[in-house]
Amino acid sequence: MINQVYRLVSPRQFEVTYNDESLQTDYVVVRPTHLSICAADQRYYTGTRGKQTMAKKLPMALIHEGIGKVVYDAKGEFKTGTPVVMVPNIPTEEDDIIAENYLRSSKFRSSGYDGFMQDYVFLKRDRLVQLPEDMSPHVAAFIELITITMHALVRFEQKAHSRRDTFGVWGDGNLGFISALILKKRYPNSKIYLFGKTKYKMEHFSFIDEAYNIDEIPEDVRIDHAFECAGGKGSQDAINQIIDYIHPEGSIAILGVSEYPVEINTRMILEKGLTVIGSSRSGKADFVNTVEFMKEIPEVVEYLELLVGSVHEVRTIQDIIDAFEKDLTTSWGKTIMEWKI
Ligand SMILES: NC(=O)C1=CN([C@@H]2O[C@H](COP(=O)(O)OP(=O)(O)OC[C@H]3O[C@@H](n4cnc5c(N)ncnc54)[C@H](OP(=O)(O)O)[C@@H]3O)[C@@H](O)[C@H]2O)C=CC1
Ligand SMILES: O=C(CO)[C@H](O)[C@H](O)COP(=O)(O)O
Ligand SMILES: [Zn+2]
Repeated sequence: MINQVYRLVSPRQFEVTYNDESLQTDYVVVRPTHLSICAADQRYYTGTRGKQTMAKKLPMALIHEGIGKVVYDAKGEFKTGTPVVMVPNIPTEEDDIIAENYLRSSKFRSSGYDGFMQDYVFLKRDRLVQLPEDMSPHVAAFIELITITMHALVRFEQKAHSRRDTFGVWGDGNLGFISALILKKRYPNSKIYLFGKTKYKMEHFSFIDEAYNIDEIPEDVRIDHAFECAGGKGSQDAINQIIDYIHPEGSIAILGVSEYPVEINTRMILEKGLTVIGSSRSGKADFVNTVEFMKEIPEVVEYLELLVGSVHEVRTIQDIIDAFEKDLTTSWGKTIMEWKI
């Protein structure tokens, strides 16, 4: 069958391509319904990845956060109409030690491999997780971003020491909100401190114990462990501030993606005996755990509704451009595309 794929060909320019796909039994065909824009997609859309990377990765369909409905499963395991979240990581081998999202052989949608901006997405049957019928589709659209925190927490549990009195989250945006929320639910007896830049954004974090403006942190504040969710230019300051305020032997989970290498205070990492945990992307197990977590604690989904920034019906390529442009000018929340193209 012929499938239409909406590819970014150069900054701010999309083109339709027509792919001939065969209906194989190990693949399930999904019609995307709700897609959500990630900061990584914006770096391609605006061309901020630099000429070399753009030349290497484009043309490519963007978007790796999304849900849809099954339209065809030759094996009949998924009924037509089943709501599912799509897993963007595509492993090509298995490893006993290294997780699927760290294997250099894995492909990742919307990072050099076509993402979900297609009429139909052809997924290996293990790349889908069924969703409850009643879950808000606008929240479910960004489950992939929630799996990022869930995955980072698995790594944190494996690598950090066991004192969990205080956590610090740097970043008052999407990932910071999700991380602070999940930390509070996972460790209800711990104090969760937010370190951010903008008062009105920080006001959304009603569930935390304390919010600090990064320019006005009291000298005596200390944390056991930190999650850096700032990314970009802000990640350097955030990581160095964490190093200053963290107790010795604490762990720093770095989640924010930066375009350029950042300078960090390695002397104090050594002196304090800190553990730095890099965390990127997620795998199938993280999606399963995240969907279960959201089903078990419906209050989490209610809080996450606050992150739905703007919703766009997409019927044309111009609608896609409008959604990406609107996302660039929106300072709070996720941009969701209702995929009706
Ligand atoms: N590891 C992974 O697998 C993933 C990583 N990411 C990355 O995470 C990062 C955050 O994504 P997202 O939350 O969507 O982006 P947002 O822009 O929504 O959030 C980042 C927030 O951090 C704030 N900030 C900037 N500098 C600092 C600082 N020094 N201290 C505290 N806060 C600061 C920003 O404020 P302001 O805008 O005012 O500068 C902004 O509010 C991005 O780099 C993204 O690419 C995303 C998904 C997965
Ligand atoms: O957003 C992400 C996962 O959700 C990752 O940050 C993203 O995949 C990084 O990819 P790239 O190297 O293409 O920026
Ligand atoms: Zn992402």
